[in-house]
Amino acid sequence: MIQLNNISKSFEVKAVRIDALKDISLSIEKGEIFGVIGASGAGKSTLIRCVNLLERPDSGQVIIENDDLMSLSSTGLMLKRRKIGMIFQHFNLLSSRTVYGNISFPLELEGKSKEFISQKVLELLRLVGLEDKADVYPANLSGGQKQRVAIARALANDPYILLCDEATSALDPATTKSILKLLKKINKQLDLTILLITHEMDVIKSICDQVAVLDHGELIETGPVESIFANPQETTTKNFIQSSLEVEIPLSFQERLKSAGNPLVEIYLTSNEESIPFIQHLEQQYQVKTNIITAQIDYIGEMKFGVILAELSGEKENVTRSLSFLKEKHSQTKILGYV
Ligand SMILES: Nc1ncnc2c1ncn2[C@@H]1O[C@H](COP(=O)(O)OP(=O)(O)OP(=O)(O)O)[C@@H](O)[C@H]1O
Repeated sequence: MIQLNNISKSFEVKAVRIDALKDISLSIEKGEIFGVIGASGAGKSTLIRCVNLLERPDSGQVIIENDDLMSLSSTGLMLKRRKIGMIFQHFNLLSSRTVYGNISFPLELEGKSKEFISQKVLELLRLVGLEDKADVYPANLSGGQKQRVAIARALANDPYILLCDEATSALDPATTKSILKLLKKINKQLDLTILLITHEMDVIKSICDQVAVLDHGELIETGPVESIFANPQETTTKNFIQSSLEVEIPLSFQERLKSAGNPLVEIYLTSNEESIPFIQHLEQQYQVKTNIITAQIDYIGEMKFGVILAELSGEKENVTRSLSFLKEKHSQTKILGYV
C-alpha cells in the first residue's frame, strides 16, 4: 500500500553536497507497523518526510494507495495528505487552542459540521484516554498527554497511514511504553498502517512487525523484526541490537578486574541457535566451568536473544580453546577483563 521506489535526496550546504537518501526502495503493507532505525544523520527524518512530500525526493516514486504522489496536482496532493497523519517528537500542538480545539482543527479545515466534529472529537478523546481533558490547554498537559492529543489530531481525518517521527524520543521510559501501547492498540483496532522512525531498538522490539536499518543514507538491511533479530547481517544492525541489551559488570567484579586470570566474557545470543547448552558443551568438551555473573534474555515472539556475562574457569589451554569455540559460535563474544 506504500511503495517507495528508488528514492534519492541530497542537500547542498555551502557548495557541499550531502546525500541524505541513496536509492531507497521500501514496501509497506496495509496494517503493518514498519520501523526505520538509524543513527543520528542516517537520513530517517528525510525519509519519513519524503512519504508525504514535506521533503520532495530528487528522484524515485512515492506510491500511496495506488497514487504516485510526485505526479499529483497541488490540490490532489493536499487531499492525499489529509489521509496521511503525522506525529512528531515535540508534539507540535497549537498552544492557543484547547485539547478539543487541537483535535477539531483538521476537521474544521475540511469544513465538517459542528455535530460531526463534536462526535468525532469525543470518539478520538476516548480512543486516546483523554475524555476529561477536552477543555485543557497544551501547557497544562504532561508530555505523554500532549502526544496523545497529537495522535488523536492525526487520526481525525481517518488516515490510511500514521507517520511517527521519533514520537517517543522526548518521553520518559514509562510514558514511552504507554504511548507505544496506544499506537499498537490503534494499529489493531483501526487496522491502521504505521511508519515510524527511531534511533532506539527497544521501540522496534516493542511494537514493529518489520524493520529497515538506515546507515549514511543507505538501506542496509530490512525484514521482519524477528528475522533481523535472529540473524542480523550488518555490524550497524548488530550494534543496535546490542544497545537494547545492557548488562553491567557488578561492582564487586569491577574492583577485582586484573590483567590475567579467569576471563570475564560477554556472549551475545542473537539467533535461534542453542543458547544455554553451550555451558554444558564447555564443561564436557573442555572441562571449563561457566559461572554466569549476570544476563539479560529477551523474546520477540518465540525467538530468544540476549547477553550473558560469565566467568570461565579451568586449565588455561582449555579456557583458550573454549573461547575460540564461543567466538566461532557467537561472533560478538568479548573478553571484558580477568578476575
Ligand atoms: N534541510 C536540510 N538541509 C541540509 N542538510 C540537511 C537537511 N535535512 C537533512 N540534512 C542532512 O541530511 C542528513 C540526514 O539527515 P536526517 O535529519 O534525515 O537524519 P536523521 O537520521 O533523521 O538524524 P537525527 O536522528 O539526528 O534527526 C544529515 O547529514 C543532515 O545534516
